[in-house]
Amino acid sequence: MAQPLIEATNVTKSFGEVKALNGVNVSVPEGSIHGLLGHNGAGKTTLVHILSTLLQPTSGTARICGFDVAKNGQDVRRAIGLTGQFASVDEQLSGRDNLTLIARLLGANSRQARSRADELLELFDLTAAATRPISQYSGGMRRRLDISASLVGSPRVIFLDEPTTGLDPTARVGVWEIVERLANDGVSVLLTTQYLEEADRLCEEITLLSKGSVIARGTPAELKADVGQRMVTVTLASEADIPLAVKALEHAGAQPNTQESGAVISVPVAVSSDLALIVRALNEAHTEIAELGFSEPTLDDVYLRLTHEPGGQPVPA
Ligand SMILES: Nc1ncnc2c1ncn2[C@@H]1O[C@H](COP(=O)(O)OP(=O)(O)OP(=O)(O)O)[C@@H](O)[C@H]1O
Repeated sequence: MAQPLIEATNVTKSFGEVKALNGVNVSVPEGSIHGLLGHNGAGKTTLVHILSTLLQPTSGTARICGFDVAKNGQDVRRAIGLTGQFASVDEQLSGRDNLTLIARLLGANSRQARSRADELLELFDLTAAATRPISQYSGGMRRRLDISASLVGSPRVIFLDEPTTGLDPTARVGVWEIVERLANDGVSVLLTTQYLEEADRLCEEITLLSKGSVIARGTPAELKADVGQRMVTVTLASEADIPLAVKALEHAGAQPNTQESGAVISVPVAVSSDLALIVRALNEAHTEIAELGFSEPTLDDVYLRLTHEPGGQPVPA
């Protein structure tokens, strides 16, 4: 199997008494988008700082494109791009000047730097705003500039920190398309995000961190299948039929839940064919269905359950 471009093996990090990371493993292949999820303080920033050589791990190893972050810092820094709270651009400078400056800092001469800046401005649809100070950019433009700034050195690995926070839905989709394009071009992306919809849409694999430990890992579909619950929601035509319907459903082997008032019954189901069983049981009990809904588990269910229940156990390292 090809070597992963991002690899953390049993990484721990302590700040005095605080154990910010506790034996974390992460592996991201070439051209893959990996989501790092967790509450504030879970250890996401600490891990990204270690992977980008801004911090040394207390123990364990981390490699980027095969380079050890503790021993080959310069090679690692050449291979990566940082965005968001991990890096900054100058608000007073124009988009073009920011990108040119970064290219010069990375060793390009002024002609090469200007040409790389213009190429990225074009790619990210910012040419028209190239000479405006970025303090005047909209949120979506600013985020596109942030990402383009991290790509000046053509990195093979990029760390994206909450790339769509605060953006409107159109701008958010625009950023998602850019991230997908990067992965298609072979860039490995480590994405920290609070938006589970974003992780669901973009990430091939997700690592869920809690208090410095990995508590779940898998594809979005695997995580949802493990933890989430499919649910059928039935609204009856008459609230008076609720006791009859509940009895019929229980008799059919289902586990109906009702609310304090109203004509709604929700029934957890394992397979979609259970839907037919529910409808048949209600028909046979002569209760009239006004509305029928079927909901798949979401990543929110996974996240809430694993991060709020004491049962959220770290996965083996
Ligand atoms: N320099 C530091 N000194 C002491 N403690 C620190 C330091 N940096 C981080 N911590 C602690 O380590 C833990 C992990 O913090 P970290 O910033 O990595 O979490 P996070 O998941 O990135 O949170 P957020 O989503 O808020 O950025 C927290 O308890 C934090 O207080």
